Amino acid sequence: MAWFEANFDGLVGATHNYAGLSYGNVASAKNKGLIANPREGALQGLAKMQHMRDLGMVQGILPPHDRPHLSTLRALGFSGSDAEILTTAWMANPALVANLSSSATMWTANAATVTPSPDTTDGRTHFTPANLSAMYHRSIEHETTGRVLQAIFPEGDRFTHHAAIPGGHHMGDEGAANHTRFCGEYGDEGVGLFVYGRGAFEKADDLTFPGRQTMESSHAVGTGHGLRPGRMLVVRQNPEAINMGAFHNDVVAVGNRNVHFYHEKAFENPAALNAALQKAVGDVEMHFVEVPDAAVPLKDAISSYLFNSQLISVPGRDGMTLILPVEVAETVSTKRYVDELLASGGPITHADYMDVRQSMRNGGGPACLRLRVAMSDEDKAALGANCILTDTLVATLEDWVKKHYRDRVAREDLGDVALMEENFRALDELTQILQLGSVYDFQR
Ligand SMILES: NCCC[C@H](NC(=O)CCC(=O)O)C(=O)O
Repeated sequence: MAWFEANFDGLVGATHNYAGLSYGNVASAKNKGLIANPREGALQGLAKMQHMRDLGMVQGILPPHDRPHLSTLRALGFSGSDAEILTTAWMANPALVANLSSSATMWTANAATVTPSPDTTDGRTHFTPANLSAMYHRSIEHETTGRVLQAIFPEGDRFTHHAAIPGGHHMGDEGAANHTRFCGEYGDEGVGLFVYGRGAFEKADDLTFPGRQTMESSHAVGTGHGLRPGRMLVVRQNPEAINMGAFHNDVVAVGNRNVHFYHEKAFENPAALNAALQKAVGDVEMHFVEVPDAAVPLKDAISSYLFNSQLISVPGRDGMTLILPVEVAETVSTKRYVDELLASGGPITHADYMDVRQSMRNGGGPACLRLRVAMSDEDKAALGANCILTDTLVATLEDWVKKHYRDRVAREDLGDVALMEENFRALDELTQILQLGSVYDFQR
Protein backbone atom coordinates (compact mmCIF):
# COMPACT_ATOMS: atom_id res chain seq x y z
CA MET A 1 0.00 0.00 0.00
CA ALA A 2 1.60 3.28 -1.10
CA TRP A 3 1.46 6.26 1.25
CA PHE A 4 2.06 9.89 0.40
CA GLU A 5 1.24 13.42 1.51
CA ALA A 6 -1.51 15.24 -0.37
CA ASN A 7 -1.76 19.01 -0.12
CA PHE A 8 -5.18 20.69 -0.31
CA ASP A 9 -4.77 24.35 -1.19
CA GLY A 10 -7.43 26.96 -0.58
CA LEU A 11 -8.47 28.94 -3.62
CA VAL A 12 -8.42 32.73 -3.31
CA GLY A 13 -11.98 34.06 -3.32
CA ALA A 14 -13.56 36.72 -5.54
CA THR A 15 -13.85 39.18 -2.62
CA HIS A 16 -10.14 38.94 -1.68
CA ASN A 17 -9.25 42.35 -0.23
CA TYR A 18 -6.97 44.20 2.15
CA ALA A 19 -9.14 45.34 5.04
CA GLY A 20 -6.41 44.84 7.66
CA LEU A 21 -8.57 42.63 9.84
CA SER A 22 -5.97 40.53 11.62
CA TYR A 23 -4.51 42.20 14.69
CA GLY A 24 -1.06 40.72 15.39
CA ASN A 25 -0.55 39.81 11.72
CA VAL A 26 2.00 42.40 10.64
CA ALA A 27 1.45 42.07 6.88
CA SER A 28 -2.34 42.38 7.21
CA ALA A 29 -1.98 45.60 9.23
CA LYS A 30 0.74 47.06 6.99
CA ASN A 31 -1.18 46.51 3.75
CA LYS A 32 -4.55 47.73 4.98
CA GLY A 33 -6.20 49.84 2.28
CA LEU A 34 -4.30 48.43 -0.72
CA ILE A 35 -6.35 47.53 -3.79
CA ALA A 36 -6.49 43.75 -4.14
CA ASN A 37 -6.45 41.73 -7.34
CA PRO A 38 -8.48 38.57 -6.67
CA ARG A 39 -8.02 37.28 -10.21
CA GLU A 40 -4.24 37.49 -9.94
CA GLY A 41 -4.36 35.96 -6.45
CA ALA A 42 -6.39 32.96 -7.58
CA LEU A 43 -4.14 32.40 -10.61
CA GLN A 44 -1.01 32.66 -8.42
CA GLY A 45 -2.49 30.00 -6.15
CA LEU A 46 -3.36 27.72 -9.06
CA ALA A 47 0.19 28.15 -10.44
CA LYS A 48 1.60 26.99 -7.09
CA MET A 49 -0.73 23.98 -7.13
CA GLN A 50 0.33 23.16 -10.67
CA HIS A 51 4.00 23.44 -9.63
CA MET A 52 3.38 20.82 -6.94
CA ARG A 53 1.78 18.56 -9.54
CA ASP A 54 4.75 19.06 -11.86
CA LEU A 55 6.96 17.79 -9.03
CA GLY A 56 4.84 14.63 -8.84
CA MET A 57 2.85 15.52 -5.72
CA VAL A 58 -0.84 14.77 -5.21
CA GLN A 59 -2.56 18.17 -5.12
CA GLY A 60 -6.09 18.89 -3.98
CA ILE A 61 -8.14 22.05 -3.75
CA LEU A 62 -10.62 23.51 -1.25
CA PRO A 63 -13.12 26.11 -2.47
CA PRO A 64 -13.50 29.67 -1.19
CA HIS A 65 -16.51 30.31 1.05
CA ASP A 66 -19.61 32.38 0.31
CA ARG A 67 -18.81 36.03 1.02
CA PRO A 68 -20.30 38.29 2.12
CA HIS A 69 -21.62 35.80 4.65
CA LEU A 70 -25.29 36.70 4.49
CA SER A 71 -26.41 34.08 6.98
CA THR A 72 -24.37 35.86 9.67
CA LEU A 73 -25.99 39.16 8.70
CA ARG A 74 -29.41 37.49 8.97
CA ALA A 75 -28.49 36.10 12.37
CA LEU A 76 -27.58 39.65 13.39
CA GLY A 77 -31.04 40.92 12.47
CA PHE A 78 -30.70 42.15 8.89
CA SER A 79 -33.60 41.07 6.71
CA GLY A 80 -35.06 41.27 3.22
CA SER A 81 -33.64 40.13 -0.10
CA ASP A 82 -29.92 39.40 -0.43
CA ALA A 83 -29.43 42.79 -2.07
CA GLU A 84 -31.38 44.58 0.67
CA ILE A 85 -29.42 42.84 3.40
CA LEU A 86 -26.06 43.82 1.93
CA THR A 87 -27.13 47.38 1.20
CA THR A 88 -28.57 48.07 4.63
CA ALA A 89 -25.69 46.36 6.43
CA TRP A 90 -23.14 48.31 4.41
CA MET A 91 -24.85 51.59 5.30
CA ALA A 92 -25.19 50.66 8.96
CA ASN A 93 -21.82 49.05 9.57
CA PRO A 94 -19.17 48.80 6.81
CA ALA A 95 -16.64 47.26 9.23
CA LEU A 96 -19.04 44.39 9.89
CA VAL A 97 -19.51 43.81 6.16
CA ALA A 98 -15.72 43.90 5.64
CA ASN A 99 -15.31 41.22 8.28
CA LEU A 100 -17.97 39.07 6.61
CA SER A 101 -16.37 39.57 3.17
CA SER A 102 -12.80 38.42 3.86
CA SER A 103 -11.40 35.71 1.63
CA ALA A 104 -9.43 34.28 4.57
CA THR A 105 -10.65 30.74 3.83
CA MET A 106 -7.84 30.59 1.26
CA TRP A 107 -5.47 29.81 4.18
CA THR A 108 -6.41 26.17 4.60
CA ALA A 109 -3.60 25.51 7.07
CA ASN A 110 -6.23 27.01 9.39
CA ALA A 111 -9.12 24.99 8.02
CA ALA A 112 -8.66 22.01 10.32
CA THR A 113 -6.28 19.73 12.18
CA VAL A 114 -5.84 16.35 10.52
CA THR A 115 -4.48 13.17 12.08
CA PRO A 116 -3.99 10.37 9.56
CA SER A 117 -5.08 6.81 10.27
CA PRO A 118 -1.67 5.29 11.20
CA ASP A 119 -1.64 7.54 14.29
CA THR A 120 -5.15 7.00 15.62
CA THR A 121 -6.49 4.33 17.93
CA ASP A 122 -9.51 3.61 15.72
CA GLY A 123 -7.48 3.45 12.50
CA ARG A 124 -9.39 6.28 10.83
CA THR A 125 -8.19 9.68 9.65
CA HIS A 126 -9.60 12.37 11.96
CA PHE A 127 -10.57 15.94 11.05
CA THR A 128 -11.42 18.81 13.41
CA PRO A 129 -12.29 22.13 11.74
CA ALA A 130 -10.57 25.00 13.53
CA ASN A 131 -12.93 27.29 15.45
CA LEU A 132 -10.70 30.32 14.58
CA SER A 133 -12.37 32.14 17.43
CA ALA A 134 -9.51 34.64 17.90
CA MET A 135 -10.49 36.66 14.83
CA TYR A 136 -14.12 37.51 14.19
CA HIS A 137 -13.77 37.40 10.39
CA ARG A 138 -12.46 33.83 10.65
CA SER A 139 -14.76 32.54 13.38
CA ILE A 140 -17.48 32.15 10.73
CA GLU A 141 -15.50 29.61 8.68
CA HIS A 142 -15.75 26.30 10.51
CA GLU A 143 -19.29 25.22 9.63
CA THR A 144 -18.81 25.46 5.89
CA THR A 145 -15.30 24.04 6.21
CA GLY A 146 -16.76 21.03 7.98
CA ARG A 147 -19.27 20.46 5.18
CA VAL A 148 -16.58 20.73 2.51
CA LEU A 149 -14.28 18.29 4.32
CA GLN A 150 -17.14 15.83 4.77
CA ALA A 151 -17.93 16.00 1.06
CA ILE A 152 -14.31 15.20 0.17
CA PHE A 153 -13.54 12.71 2.97
CA PRO A 154 -16.78 10.77 3.48
CA GLU A 155 -17.51 9.86 7.09
CA GLY A 156 -17.16 6.09 7.54
CA ASP A 157 -14.51 3.37 7.82
CA ARG A 158 -11.66 5.59 6.64
CA PHE A 159 -12.44 9.16 7.63
CA THR A 160 -14.18 10.72 10.62
CA HIS A 161 -15.15 14.29 11.45
CA HIS A 162 -15.36 16.17 14.73
CA ALA A 163 -17.15 19.42 15.47
CA ALA A 164 -14.99 22.49 16.03
CA ILE A 165 -13.81 22.86 19.65
CA PRO A 166 -16.50 24.75 21.60
CA GLY A 167 -15.79 27.57 24.03
CA GLY A 168 -15.14 30.61 21.86
CA HIS A 169 -12.21 32.88 22.68
CA HIS A 170 -11.07 30.81 25.64
CA MET A 171 -10.66 27.71 23.51
CA GLY A 172 -9.13 29.29 20.42
CA ASP A 173 -7.98 26.70 17.87
CA GLU A 174 -6.21 27.63 14.64
CA GLY A 175 -5.85 24.19 13.11
CA ALA A 176 -2.88 22.70 11.27
CA ALA A 177 -0.90 25.96 11.34
CA ASN A 178 -0.08 25.06 14.94
CA HIS A 179 0.30 21.32 14.41
CA THR A 180 3.06 19.28 12.80
CA ARG A 181 3.17 15.55 12.29
CA PHE A 182 6.53 13.78 12.44
CA CYS A 183 7.08 10.20 11.23
CA GLY A 184 9.40 7.92 9.27
CA GLU A 185 7.42 7.04 6.17
CA TYR A 186 3.97 8.61 5.80
CA GLY A 187 2.27 5.27 6.52
CA ASP A 188 4.20 4.72 9.78
CA GLU A 189 2.77 5.75 13.12
CA GLY A 190 3.68 9.39 13.70
CA VAL A 191 3.84 11.98 16.46
CA GLY A 192 1.63 15.06 16.69
CA LEU A 193 3.35 18.26 17.83
CA PHE A 194 0.80 20.85 18.98
CA VAL A 195 1.97 24.41 19.65
CA TYR A 196 -0.08 26.95 21.61
CA GLY A 197 0.29 30.60 22.53
CA ARG A 198 -1.49 30.83 25.88
CA GLY A 199 -3.44 28.97 28.50
CA ALA A 200 -7.21 29.41 28.31
CA PHE A 201 -7.47 30.89 31.79
CA GLU A 202 -4.20 32.80 32.01
CA LYS A 203 -3.64 36.48 31.47
CA ALA A 204 -0.40 35.81 29.53
CA ASP A 205 1.23 39.10 30.53
CA ASP A 206 4.17 38.28 28.27
CA LEU A 207 2.01 38.63 25.13
CA THR A 208 1.42 41.98 23.42
CA PHE A 209 -0.32 40.36 20.42
CA PRO A 210 -3.05 37.73 20.77
CA GLY A 211 -2.04 34.15 21.50
CA ARG A 212 -4.64 32.64 19.21
CA GLN A 213 -4.19 28.98 20.13
CA THR A 214 -4.79 27.76 23.64
CA MET A 215 -3.15 24.82 25.37
CA GLU A 216 -6.53 23.37 26.27
CA SER A 217 -7.79 23.30 22.69
CA SER A 218 -4.55 21.72 21.45
CA HIS A 219 -5.01 18.95 24.02
CA ALA A 220 -8.65 18.54 23.12
CA VAL A 221 -7.95 18.13 19.40
CA GLY A 222 -5.12 15.62 19.89
CA THR A 223 -7.03 13.61 22.47
CA GLY A 224 -10.21 13.63 20.39
CA HIS A 225 -8.24 12.29 17.42
CA GLY A 226 -7.09 9.29 19.46
CA LEU A 227 -3.33 9.79 19.41
CA ARG A 228 -1.67 7.12 21.54
CA PRO A 229 0.02 8.09 24.83
CA GLY A 230 3.54 9.34 24.20
CA ARG A 231 2.68 10.24 20.61
CA MET A 232 1.38 13.70 21.36
CA LEU A 233 3.47 16.69 22.43
CA VAL A 234 1.95 20.01 23.47
CA VAL A 235 4.42 22.89 23.82
CA ARG A 236 4.27 26.65 24.03
CA GLN A 237 5.35 28.94 21.24
CA ASN A 238 7.95 31.53 22.27
CA PRO A 239 6.00 34.68 23.26
CA GLU A 240 8.76 36.78 21.68
CA ALA A 241 7.89 35.24 18.30
CA ILE A 242 4.17 36.01 18.74
CA ASN A 243 4.97 39.58 19.75
CA MET A 244 7.10 40.02 16.63
CA GLY A 245 4.20 38.89 14.41
CA ALA A 246 4.36 35.08 14.32
CA PHE A 247 0.63 34.77 14.95
CA HIS A 248 0.76 31.09 13.96
CA ASN A 249 3.62 28.69 14.68
CA ASP A 250 3.96 27.92 10.95
CA VAL A 251 5.43 31.41 10.54
CA VAL A 252 8.54 30.27 12.46
CA ALA A 253 8.72 26.47 11.95
CA VAL A 254 7.90 23.76 9.45
CA GLY A 255 8.36 20.00 9.62
CA ASN A 256 8.10 17.02 7.33
CA ARG A 257 8.59 13.36 8.30
CA ASN A 258 11.81 13.32 10.35
CA VAL A 259 12.96 16.89 9.67
CA HIS A 260 12.13 19.94 11.77
CA PHE A 261 13.20 23.30 10.31
CA TYR A 262 12.66 26.13 12.78
CA HIS A 263 13.92 29.45 14.04
CA GLU A 264 16.00 29.53 17.21
CA LYS A 265 13.33 31.70 18.82
CA ALA A 266 10.29 29.70 17.69
CA PHE A 267 9.87 27.71 20.91
CA GLU A 268 10.38 28.45 24.56
CA ASN A 269 12.82 25.58 25.05
CA PRO A 270 14.03 24.08 21.75
CA ALA A 271 16.59 21.72 23.32
CA ALA A 272 13.95 20.10 25.51
CA LEU A 273 11.57 19.91 22.56
CA ASN A 274 14.15 18.18 20.38
CA ALA A 275 14.83 15.59 23.06
CA ALA A 276 11.12 14.98 23.58
CA LEU A 277 10.46 14.69 19.86
CA GLN A 278 13.29 12.22 19.32
CA LYS A 279 11.99 10.13 22.20
CA ALA A 280 8.42 10.20 20.92
CA VAL A 281 9.35 9.31 17.35
CA GLY A 282 11.42 6.36 18.60
CA ASP A 283 13.63 4.48 16.13
CA VAL A 284 13.49 7.08 13.38
CA GLU A 285 16.43 9.48 13.52
CA MET A 286 15.23 13.09 13.64
CA HIS A 287 17.05 15.95 11.88
CA PHE A 288 16.78 19.31 13.61
CA VAL A 289 17.64 22.29 11.43
CA GLU A 290 17.71 25.20 13.85
CA VAL A 291 18.22 28.60 12.22
CA PRO A 292 20.20 30.95 14.48
CA ASP A 293 18.99 34.47 15.03
CA ALA A 294 22.51 35.63 14.15
CA ALA A 295 22.09 34.19 10.63
CA VAL A 296 18.42 35.14 10.12
CA PRO A 297 17.03 37.70 12.56
CA LEU A 298 13.49 36.84 13.68
CA LYS A 299 12.29 40.03 12.00
CA ASP A 300 13.59 38.87 8.58
CA ALA A 301 12.19 35.39 9.12
CA ILE A 302 8.74 36.89 9.74
CA SER A 303 8.77 39.50 6.97
CA SER A 304 10.10 37.07 4.34
CA TYR A 305 8.12 34.02 5.57
CA LEU A 306 11.17 31.75 5.31
CA PHE A 307 9.50 29.14 7.54
CA ASN A 308 6.07 29.47 5.99
CA SER A 309 7.40 27.25 3.26
CA GLN A 310 6.23 23.80 2.31
CA LEU A 311 8.80 21.17 3.21
CA ILE A 312 8.04 18.24 0.97
CA SER A 313 9.36 14.84 -0.08
CA VAL A 314 9.33 14.95 -3.86
CA PRO A 315 8.83 11.44 -5.29
CA GLY A 316 12.11 10.00 -6.54
CA ARG A 317 14.26 12.66 -4.86
CA ASP A 318 16.40 11.78 -1.82
CA GLY A 319 16.65 15.14 -0.10
CA MET A 320 13.67 17.28 0.86
CA THR A 321 12.46 20.33 -1.06
CA LEU A 322 11.36 23.73 0.23
CA ILE A 323 8.61 25.60 -1.60
CA LEU A 324 9.35 29.19 -0.58
CA PRO A 325 7.77 32.57 -1.25
CA VAL A 326 9.79 34.83 -3.60
CA GLU A 327 10.14 37.29 -0.72
CA VAL A 328 12.76 34.91 0.75
CA ALA A 329 14.91 35.35 -2.37
CA GLU A 330 14.52 39.13 -2.05
CA THR A 331 15.68 39.28 1.59
CA VAL A 332 19.47 39.26 1.93
CA SER A 333 19.75 37.16 5.12
CA THR A 334 17.20 34.52 4.13
CA LYS A 335 18.52 34.13 0.57
CA ARG A 336 22.05 33.64 1.88
CA TYR A 337 20.81 31.19 4.50
CA VAL A 338 18.87 29.05 2.00
CA ASP A 339 21.84 28.95 -0.41
CA GLU A 340 24.09 27.73 2.40
CA LEU A 341 21.48 25.26 3.64
CA LEU A 342 21.22 23.55 0.24
CA ALA A 343 25.01 23.31 0.00
CA SER A 344 25.43 22.03 3.56
CA GLY A 345 24.89 18.32 2.87
CA GLY A 346 21.87 18.24 5.23
CA PRO A 347 18.40 16.77 4.68
CA ILE A 348 17.07 19.78 2.68
CA THR A 349 18.52 19.77 -0.83
CA HIS A 350 16.21 21.78 -3.11
CA ALA A 351 14.39 25.11 -2.99
CA ASP A 352 11.76 26.48 -5.38
CA TYR A 353 10.48 30.06 -5.12
CA MET A 354 6.82 30.85 -5.82
CA ASP A 355 5.02 34.16 -6.33
CA VAL A 356 1.98 34.22 -4.03
CA ARG A 357 2.19 37.95 -3.33
CA GLN A 358 -1.57 38.58 -3.26
CA SER A 359 -1.78 36.17 -0.32
CA MET A 360 1.52 37.25 1.27
CA ARG A 361 0.24 40.81 1.65
CA ASN A 362 -2.37 39.46 4.03
CA GLY A 363 0.19 37.37 5.89
CA GLY A 364 -0.35 34.06 4.10
CA GLY A 365 2.62 32.22 2.55
CA PRO A 366 2.87 28.91 0.68
CA ALA A 367 2.36 26.87 3.87
CA CYS A 368 -0.68 28.89 5.01
CA LEU A 369 -2.34 28.10 1.70
CA ARG A 370 -2.30 24.35 2.17
CA LEU A 371 -3.80 21.63 4.36
CA ARG A 372 -1.76 18.44 4.44
CA VAL A 373 -3.34 15.02 4.55
CA ALA A 374 -1.15 11.91 4.65
CA MET A 375 -3.03 9.18 2.83
CA SER A 376 -2.79 5.84 1.07
CA ASP A 377 -3.81 4.92 -2.45
CA GLU A 378 -6.91 3.28 -0.96
CA ASP A 379 -7.80 6.48 0.88
CA LYS A 380 -7.42 8.44 -2.34
CA ALA A 381 -9.69 6.03 -4.17
CA ALA A 382 -12.33 6.54 -1.44
CA LEU A 383 -12.46 10.35 -1.73
CA GLY A 384 -15.74 12.01 -2.60
CA ALA A 385 -16.16 15.12 -4.78
CA ASN A 386 -13.74 16.10 -7.55
CA CYS A 387 -11.06 17.98 -5.64
CA ILE A 388 -7.83 16.29 -6.73
CA LEU A 389 -6.28 18.34 -9.50
CA THR A 390 -5.68 16.96 -12.98
CA ASP A 391 -4.48 18.88 -16.05
CA THR A 392 -8.11 19.23 -17.14
CA LEU A 393 -9.33 20.44 -13.76
CA VAL A 394 -6.54 23.04 -13.50
CA ALA A 395 -7.45 24.37 -16.95
CA THR A 396 -11.17 24.43 -16.05
CA LEU A 397 -10.44 26.33 -12.84
CA GLU A 398 -8.22 28.87 -14.59
CA ASP A 399 -11.01 29.53 -17.11
CA TRP A 400 -13.51 29.79 -14.26
CA VAL A 401 -11.35 32.39 -12.48
CA LYS A 402 -10.86 34.42 -15.66
CA LYS A 403 -14.59 34.33 -16.36
CA HIS A 404 -15.79 35.39 -12.91
CA TYR A 405 -13.09 37.29 -10.99
CA ARG A 406 -12.35 41.00 -10.96
CA ASP A 407 -8.81 42.33 -11.13
CA ARG A 408 -9.52 45.10 -8.66
CA VAL A 409 -11.32 45.04 -5.31
CA ALA A 410 -11.09 47.99 -2.94
CA ARG A 411 -12.79 48.35 0.42
CA GLU A 412 -15.71 50.35 -1.06
CA ASP A 413 -16.46 47.46 -3.44
CA LEU A 414 -17.43 45.25 -0.50
CA GLY A 415 -20.83 46.97 -0.37
CA ASP A 416 -21.41 46.35 -4.09
CA VAL A 417 -24.40 44.07 -4.68
CA ALA A 418 -23.04 43.17 -8.14
CA LEU A 419 -19.82 41.80 -6.62
CA MET A 420 -21.84 39.63 -4.25
CA GLU A 421 -24.06 38.33 -7.05
CA GLU A 422 -21.07 37.61 -9.29
CA ASN A 423 -19.43 35.71 -6.46
CA PHE A 424 -22.49 33.59 -5.63
CA ARG A 425 -22.97 32.73 -9.32
CA ALA A 426 -19.31 31.75 -9.57
CA LEU A 427 -19.44 29.63 -6.41
CA ASP A 428 -22.59 27.86 -7.54
CA GLU A 429 -20.75 26.88 -10.71
CA LEU A 430 -17.67 25.89 -8.71
CA THR A 431 -19.59 23.44 -6.52
CA GLN A 432 -20.68 21.72 -9.72
CA ILE A 433 -17.13 21.61 -11.12
CA LEU A 434 -15.82 20.21 -7.82
CA GLN A 435 -18.91 18.00 -7.30
CA LEU A 436 -19.26 19.20 -3.73
CA GLY A 437 -23.03 19.32 -3.39
CA SER A 438 -24.72 22.24 -1.64
CA VAL A 439 -22.07 23.32 0.86
CA TYR A 440 -22.89 27.05 0.96
CA ASP A 441 -25.63 28.60 3.06
CA PHE A 442 -27.07 30.36 -0.01
CA GLN A 443 -27.59 26.96 -1.65
CA ARG A 444 -29.43 25.43 1.31
N1 LIG B 1 -2.20 31.32 8.02
C1 LIG B 1 -2.26 32.64 7.46
C2 LIG B 1 -3.48 33.35 7.89
C3 LIG B 1 -3.53 34.77 7.48
C4 LIG B 1 -4.80 35.42 7.90
N2 LIG B 1 -4.90 36.76 7.37
C5 LIG B 1 -6.05 37.44 7.42
O1 LIG B 1 -7.06 36.96 7.89
C6 LIG B 1 -6.07 38.84 6.88
C7 LIG B 1 -7.43 39.06 6.36
C8 LIG B 1 -7.91 40.42 6.07
O2 LIG B 1 -7.45 41.42 6.59
O3 LIG B 1 -8.87 40.38 5.25
C9 LIG B 1 -4.92 35.45 9.43
O4 LIG B 1 -4.38 36.39 10.03
O5 LIG B 1 -5.49 34.52 9.99
